[in-house]
Amino acid sequence: MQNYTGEIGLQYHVQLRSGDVGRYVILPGDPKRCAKIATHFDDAKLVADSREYVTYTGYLDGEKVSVTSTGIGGPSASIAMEELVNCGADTFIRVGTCGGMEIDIKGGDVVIATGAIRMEGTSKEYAPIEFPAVADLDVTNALVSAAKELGYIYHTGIVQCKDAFYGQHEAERLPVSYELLNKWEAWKRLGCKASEMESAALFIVASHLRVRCGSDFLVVANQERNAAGLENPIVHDTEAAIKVAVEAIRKLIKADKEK
Ligand SMILES: O=P(O)(O)O[C@H]1O[C@H](CO)[C@@H](O)[C@H]1O
Ligand SMILES: O=c1cc[nH]c(=O)[nH]1
Repeated sequence: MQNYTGEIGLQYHVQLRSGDVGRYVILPGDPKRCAKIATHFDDAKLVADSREYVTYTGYLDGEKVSVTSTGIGGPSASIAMEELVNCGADTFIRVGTCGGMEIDIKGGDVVIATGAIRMEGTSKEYAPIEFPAVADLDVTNALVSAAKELGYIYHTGIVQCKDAFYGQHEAERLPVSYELLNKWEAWKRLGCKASEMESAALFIVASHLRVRCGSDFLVVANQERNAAGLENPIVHDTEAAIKVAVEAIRKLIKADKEK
């Protein structure tokens, strides 16, 4: 493609070059989560701040690692992954927030995605809908092992991804409520754990680019518990999900060194 930046190697949206990031990158949606995640790195420095893409680079166990925010939704997340891969990254963990769907999942729990429902638009521009959005097995195993070791309540399974946040939370108000509500019911019957917005696009782009990607999330609350009249705590502190991702990166660094 024509280089919009005028500088060979400078990535247009994230404003990063090769060498600015490590091969391991944590991907939160919210740019404000980056500084918080970077406090877990040694010698972290802000290396770029462009649009929704904020990047810090530092070290974990002597290995260069980075955090880059993706913004909300598949379009901006896919751009972040494409441009980070151009800078040399090959292993990604999305650390997000989600809404619980299965009734026993509560605000404050951690969810680790094994795969994602592709009810969003971006992944459809990469792969036919028959192709599954699946998390990388090594990254997922590292996340599960980290969550277990850290003693958090965690759940593994399929997450649902969509483009309209309010299609999840206020489906009955939307003109296509008949479709949104019926599909939501199907996802629940199929044992879907939680709803969020970026993993499907990230997993599909990762498959295409032959890089590794997994996801873990803080459950903010569970609308199904609300509907059932059950206690429904609301939690905004993402620290547990961040610690799980950071510990998983350490495990991947160790395993990769031993290969
Ligand atoms: O907290 P983040 O990582 O942004 O993730 C979730 O929160 C946003 C919606 O509130 C969407 O991006 C969704 O995937
Ligand atoms: O309910 C929620 C919470 C976070 N992100 C979502 O997409 N949905």
